[in-house]
Amino acid sequence: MSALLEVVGLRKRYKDIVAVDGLGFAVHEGETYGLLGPNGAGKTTAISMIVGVLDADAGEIRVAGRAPDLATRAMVGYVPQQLALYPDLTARQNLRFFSGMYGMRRAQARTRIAEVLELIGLSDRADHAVATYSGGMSRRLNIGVGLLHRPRLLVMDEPTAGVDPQSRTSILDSVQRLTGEGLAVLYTTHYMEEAERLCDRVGIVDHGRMLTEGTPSELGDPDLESTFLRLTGRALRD
Ligand SMILES: Nc1ncnc2c1ncn2[C@@H]1O[C@H](COP(=O)(O)OP(=O)(O)OP(=O)(O)O)[C@@H](O)[C@H]1O
Repeated sequence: MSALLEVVGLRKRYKDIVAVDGLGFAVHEGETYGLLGPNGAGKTTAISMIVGVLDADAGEIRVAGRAPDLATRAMVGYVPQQLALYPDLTARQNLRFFSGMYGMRRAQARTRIAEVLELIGLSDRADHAVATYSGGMSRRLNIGVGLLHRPRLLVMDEPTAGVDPQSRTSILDSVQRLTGEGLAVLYTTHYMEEAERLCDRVGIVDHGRMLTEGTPSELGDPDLESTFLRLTGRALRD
């Protein structure tokens, strides 16, 4: 299995706070990797550097074995914690707008938009304004935007925070379907049972460092939550 994402010795400091302090891990093709850590552990900062919206102070990021450039950018889909959608537009119009940003041709975009709408379970509401959507539906569309250009790595920052159970199941099911097709997924969550169900491997981070990593069952003695508490001294949801 080849590593689609490799992170080595990543560092970022905000004035006197070292947010990410020598973080390293890898995510392979078809693998779901969960970055777990208490609030302020440095997960969002690390993700921001990986997707290229923040410059690292030090360290290496490799996507499909290459240093980040325009070609590797196109391999990465990013689903930010905050919704990044136009509420007055419909789901289809939002996707059409972002397909233009990705430089997709119109005919190709039309087909892909229909596929993505199906994948996120919004085909039947595609032509309704996003302002009329539930929180869970908006989250699903946010993920759809990240998937539009067929990335090989999807990076999601708390994609299921505060969503209804139906949308949550739908999000988790679509992630599983996509990793089955080879997509690599890096994500953060505050839901331990979700990490246990979804992740092939998890990394527990605190103070910007990797404390341990392994499969949920390797780290689950007696369960993942206990390991997390023992290492960080805090609950995942505080
Ligand atoms: N723009 C910023 N300026 C200064 N400090 C920041 C900034 N962004 C984050 N920090 C600090 O860096 C540290 C890591 O924050 P980060 O948001 O990466 O953590 P996190 O693990 O994503 O937390 P959460 O689970 O709450 O999202 C925290 O101490 C935070 O206060």
